[in-house]
Amino acid sequence: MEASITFGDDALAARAAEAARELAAAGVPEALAAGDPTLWGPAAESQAADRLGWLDLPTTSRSLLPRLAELAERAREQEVEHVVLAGMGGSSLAAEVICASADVPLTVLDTTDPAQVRRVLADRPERTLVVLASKSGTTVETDAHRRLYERAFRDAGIDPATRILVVTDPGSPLEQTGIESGYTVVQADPRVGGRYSALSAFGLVPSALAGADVARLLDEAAEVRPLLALPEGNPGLELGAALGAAALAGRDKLVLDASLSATTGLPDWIEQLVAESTGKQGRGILPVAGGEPTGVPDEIVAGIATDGAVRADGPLGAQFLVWEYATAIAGRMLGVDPFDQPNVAEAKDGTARILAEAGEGPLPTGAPVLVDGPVEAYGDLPADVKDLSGALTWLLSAIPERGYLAVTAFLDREAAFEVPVPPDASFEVLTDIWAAHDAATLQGLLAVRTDRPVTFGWGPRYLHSTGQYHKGGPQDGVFLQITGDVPDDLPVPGRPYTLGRLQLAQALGDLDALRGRGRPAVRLHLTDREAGVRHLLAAAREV
Ligand SMILES: O=P(O)(O)OC[C@H]1O[C@H](O)[C@H](O)[C@@H](O)[C@@H]1O
Repeated sequence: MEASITFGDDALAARAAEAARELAAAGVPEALAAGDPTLWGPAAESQAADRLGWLDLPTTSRSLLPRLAELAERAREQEVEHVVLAGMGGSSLAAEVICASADVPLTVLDTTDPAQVRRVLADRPERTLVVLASKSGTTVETDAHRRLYERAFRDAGIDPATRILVVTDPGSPLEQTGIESGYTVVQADPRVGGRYSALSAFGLVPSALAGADVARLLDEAAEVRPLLALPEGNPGLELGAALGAAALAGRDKLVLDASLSATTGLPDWIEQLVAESTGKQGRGILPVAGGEPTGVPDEIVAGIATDGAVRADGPLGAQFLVWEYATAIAGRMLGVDPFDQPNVAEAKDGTARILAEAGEGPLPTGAPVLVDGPVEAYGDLPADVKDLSGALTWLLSAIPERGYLAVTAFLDREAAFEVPVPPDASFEVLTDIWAAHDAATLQGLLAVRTDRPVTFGWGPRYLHSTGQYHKGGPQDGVFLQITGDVPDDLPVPGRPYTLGRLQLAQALGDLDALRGRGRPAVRLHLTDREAGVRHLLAAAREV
């Protein structure tokens, strides 16, 4: 299957063709394919000089293959049947897509939810291999997961050194810890940024261990690579020109539709790539994953092997490279540096400050402005809002003309699947039960009540993805955050906080950053999580 870009929207096709011609006339495709760091202006140049290694990964990552075969063989000898990948954002999203698309099991640990983490820790420790993946080696969630797994292995009588593998940049603090602890360390290419690292050790190591055919991915990417230098017949240029030209013409909401594609989960990976790369300096493209198009004038639909205003075909390895190249092109057109994430730190700093200031005391949640059954609301709701349904209606009405509603949930994303089900339930019945207990159902329920885009993200995962756009992109978002009581918390070994406390501090830290920017933001806290989700979904259904 060849990588190709086609258009289902004549106006967009014409704009994209014109933009692609201009870029080609300026020599951009050849320059980008050759790794020219000057393409994003002088301010971005020094950073870009160190961030273009992804263009060569289809070739350079080949040298990893013998090592991966060795590691996979060792895992087989150890009878590993449960591969856990602890990593945030760019350090786990690609492997998640690769493994889901290859239909091989991989457990991604990118949450601070105590119940969800506890469930993973208890799952077959004697058959588990953990990949700790962090480019910086300083990410707080991954540090907590490392500490928790070290203890869990020791408690199960297993030497952590036999079961923990580290993927990180050379010289990172995690590399140091890994060496001191006797863990296997795979060094990643330091010239590749997190969200461009799909075809680097970050995407390939966990995927190969889980059983995916990663050599094929590299072949698929290598096949499209020569096209990326061409002025015509260059899918990366065509897609990038389409994304950039659409955004410059005001069509800057990008609905990602992969519903008919053989790849599973690619929209979540594209979401991080596009949101973090473009959402800054008050500009950017808002990716909408998991949502339906609403037909508003500022939206375009990108279909992955599915019709849309723009459609991207091609195997997964090629899709990774084409979307990365396209995002770099769109970044140039929008006048932003596609390789930094200047506002992600705002939430992280807020979290650290909240934890430090609270000491051992309660976190500064404030008092609820209303309580409706198992749901408390915190934030600046107008005085005439009396119940949950009213709060949701007010949030929807607060979305500006070109704005969006972002729902973020700091909850256990697997909780719905833990609900008891009748033993003879059909798949339809099961999906109904799951949907009725899943906070993510809120996205669709609220989307039918507005023509503006509604996004959904699990916290803290989204902080490493769309969180950049929320704070750095156009300031027209409205935020609904959901948190929940933690009945059974999990202390983080060697740290003064529990996982539940870290989770709540992460939610509050991001809320502070959003409020500091004057965005409408309401936090709904579920005092009983299961009943709270059902109550919330019921309120969302009330029109
Ligand atoms: O790989 P790490 O250094 O742990 O970083 C993981 C993620 O965290 C940060 O928040 C960045 O915004 C992301 O781009 C990155 O992918």
